Parts: sequence; structure tokens; C-alpha cells
Amino acid sequence: MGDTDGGKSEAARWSRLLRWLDDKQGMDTSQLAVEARSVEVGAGRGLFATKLCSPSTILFTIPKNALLNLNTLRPLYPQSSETRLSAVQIISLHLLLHRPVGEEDSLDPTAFGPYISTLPRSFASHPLTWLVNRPRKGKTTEGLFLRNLPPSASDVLHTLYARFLEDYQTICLYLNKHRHVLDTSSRPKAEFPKPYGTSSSSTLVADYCWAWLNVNTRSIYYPVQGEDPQKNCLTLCPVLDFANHSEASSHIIPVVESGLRSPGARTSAGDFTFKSCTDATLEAGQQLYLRYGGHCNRILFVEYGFVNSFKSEAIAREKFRGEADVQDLVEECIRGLKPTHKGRREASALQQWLMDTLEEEGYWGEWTLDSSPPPAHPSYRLITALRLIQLATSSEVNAGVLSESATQTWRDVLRGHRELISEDNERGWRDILLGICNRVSQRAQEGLDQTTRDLSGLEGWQAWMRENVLCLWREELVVADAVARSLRAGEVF
Ligand SMILES: C[S@@+](CC[C@H](N)C(=O)[O-])C[C@H]1O[C@@H](n2cnc3c(N)ncnc32)[C@H](O)[C@@H]1O
Repeated sequence: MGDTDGGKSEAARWSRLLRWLDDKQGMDTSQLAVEARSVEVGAGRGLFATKLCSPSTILFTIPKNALLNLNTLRPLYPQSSETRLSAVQIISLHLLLHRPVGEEDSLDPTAFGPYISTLPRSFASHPLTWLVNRPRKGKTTEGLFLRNLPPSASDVLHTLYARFLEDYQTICLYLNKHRHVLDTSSRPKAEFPKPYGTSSSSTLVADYCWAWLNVNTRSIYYPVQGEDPQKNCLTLCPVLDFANHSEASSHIIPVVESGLRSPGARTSAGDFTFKSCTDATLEAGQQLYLRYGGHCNRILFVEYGFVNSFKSEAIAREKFRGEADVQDLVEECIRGLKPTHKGRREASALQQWLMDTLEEEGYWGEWTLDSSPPPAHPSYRLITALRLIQLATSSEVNAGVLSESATQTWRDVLRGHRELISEDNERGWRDILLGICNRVSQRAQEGLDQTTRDLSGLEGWQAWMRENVLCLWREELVVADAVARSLRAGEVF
């Protein structure tokens, strides 16, 4: 790719990243077997093999000092017991303070500028951005996207938003306590993030959203000594973070260099090496994918801002694992429970009892319909919840509580001490489920029609995003219809 725009092109940034890794971080970039290139609209850039790689070839090694994580950033930010920043918080704080302006490069003088300059400049197409930037008044396309999301995706998005706000609040408290940290920002004064509580805090939240999304969509597990693997063992890693996701197995295998070094080894402890997969040869020019995890489309959409598209028949042919979350409809069933001949107070006590019992036994939520393995089926968690709901509709209720003996039959099934509560109970929960499937299917059809109407005539990332939202609805429709067919065919789950 030629550099005709004064060094602002992706190709120029990639070259500067390699020069920085080579000159300043001691990486041997002559060994690099990959390059970043633009891919289709929506997916941004991807990582491609530059030569034929036999299985388990070293593709590249990133020196540990070029990684952004607790090890490399903690020395830059004072910590005290009441302001200890997590990995996500400290990395996103660093990005916030050194965010590039427009198409310019990041001016981060500490080390990471050439890397920060390669990050996406905007997350306009990410659903969290729509939520954070939504105007109080007026119709926007982003607002229409939010209104047209399936309830299951909308729920996950609001959970992500809560996680984001928690980190944002911690960063605001941190900056208010350590105001001198703001002086280390390399951003021009006019672009400077203002601490929480000042008139410009809406700019700060949008800026922080950009920083946070970079961490959320691009970081990878990396062990940091003495840190919680779930919470703090995360890093941003140059080069690797250009790799897009695929449902199939990863082409790229991460290996952290251990403490034991053989004399003459080129890498050192903690350097991050990436090898080609063990079971295939990679062709020159082939895009290299990383499997981000076994996430369903709802999670990919909310966390990463895209979905794995699929053809409708792919679900029936088991080429695609479809999933529909029915949390809201099961909750609706619970809220609709009315014991016969009992008043409103008794009904709400029973609903509460049901929720508490499911919670105590660890069966609240994650109620899904799944297309595979066939036959299309409800998850075991969903069957368990529906058995209890059906029991509550058909048993004697006193003061909003089912008798201990009735409840015990449900627990016995849970613990594997008996196969079913009763034939009636089986018929009952299957009927409830058929009703839920019909609701999901009807709602999805309406969602498809409404989304098509509301979001017509879009171009670029917006047109691409509309297809993603339609895909979410289509998945719900196809999976719900498939589970309804299984129920009608009398499949045993
Ligand atoms: C680790 S980055 C990968 C590099 C990124 N494409 C870029 O341009 O910098 C993750 C982001 O890439 C995009 N992405 C990854 N896999 C994708 C896929 N299979 N289809 C569409 N977009 C994808 C999403 O925006 C995701 O949040």
C-alpha cells in the first residue's frame, strides 16, 4: 500500500508500528509472518499471513514491554488501597489520556504512541456508543437501532453499560484524587479530558467509552503475577489485536514465554509469542482468525459489535449453532402466576417464592432455546425452571409457598433422585414452552418487519449494522420455530 496522505494511512501507521517494535522494543520484525490489511465494511482491518506457514510456525513474538497491561502501566499511575485500578481501568485510563486527535498520531511520550495510533479512531458502529451518546431528545439512527434490538440483546447491552459506568466512575474518582495524572496527558489542552463533575463531563464519558471499547474488544488473556486471572490478567497486544474472530478453531495460538530460558534464546520471559495452529498449513495471503470464545451472536453483538451471519437453512443443517434467550418471557410467566381462589397478595408471594427458590438452587436465568445438538431443544436450566413454574400452577399454595413435599419432588429431579415430577408436570411445562416459542417466533417476525421499515435506505456501517440486527431477529425466529417443531414431534429432551 502506498503512503500518499502524509503518513495518515493505515499502511503508514502499520509501518511506524513495526519500526517502533523493532527500534524501541527490540522485536525482530524481519521474522514477522503476518500483516494487517483492510477487510470488508464493518470488520475494519484483519491480520493476514505473508508467507506459507507450516503447522506450529512462530508467526511473531511481541516483547513484554510493548504490551499494555498492569505490569507495564502500573509504574505510571500511583495506586493506593482505596484507588487500585483493575487491568481494564488502567489500560483504558492510559488510552483516554493519549487518545489521538482526528487522524493525527497519538502523542503518548511514555512509549506506546505508535501502537495507540493504530487503534480504531471511532466506535460509531458499536451498540455501547449508541447508548452512551444517545441524545435526551430527538430521533437518531442510533436510537432506532437501540429500539429495534431483540429484548435479549438489549438486556445484555444494559449489563455491559452498567459494567462500563462502574469503570467510568472509578476512573473519575481516581482522576479527582490524583489530579496531577491529568497533566501527563499528551492531548492538546482543548481536547483535554475534564474530571468528573465539571461542565464537560459528557465529553469525558464519550472519550472514555472510546478507550474502554478498545480494551473490551481487543484485549487478550495474559498472566500477570499475583493477579486475579478473571479480572486483571488482560493485555492489549500490538499486531495480534488486528486478528478478527471466526467460529472455526483459531489459526493463531498464543504462548507466553516462561521464566526458563535456554542460553541464546531470542525471546525473554513474559514475551508473547504467537504460533500457527498445529493442524493446518497457512497459505500466504490467507486471513488469520482468532476464536474469541464460544460466544453466541447476542454476546458477540453487544461485546464486539458484530455477529456471525448465517443462512437460515444452516441451522437446520447443523452448520450453525443458533440460540435464543427467553429470560423476559419466562419472567413474564412467573409474574403472571395466579394461584386459583387466592388473592393478589398470595399471587405476588408465590411469584417471589419462585424467584427465590430458583435463585437459591442456582437456576435463575440463562434460559435458552438451542438449535444444536439436534433435536432443537430448551436448555436444561430452562426445563428446570419450567418444571417448577408448572408445579406452582398445579399444586396447593399456602401463604404464597408450595408445600414442602411438592417442592421436594422438584428438588429430587434436580438431584437425579427421580426422573420426573409427574407425567402431568411434563405435559404442562411443554405446553408453557410451546407458548413461549410461539411468542418468540411472532415477536421475531414483527422485529424483522419493523427493523426493515425503520432502518431502510442506510449505507456504509449503518447498512451493515442493520443486517446484524436482522440476523439477531432471524436467529430467534428460526430457533424458536425449530424448538416448537421438536415439541410437536414429541421429542424427549
Ligand atoms: C481485536 S479487533 C480485530 C481487528 C479489527 N477488525 C480492526 O479493524 O482493528 C476486534 C473487532 O474487530 C471486528 N471483528 C472481529 N471479528 C469480526 C468478524 N468476524 N466480522 C466482523 N467484524 C469483526 C469487531 O469490530 C471487533 O470488535
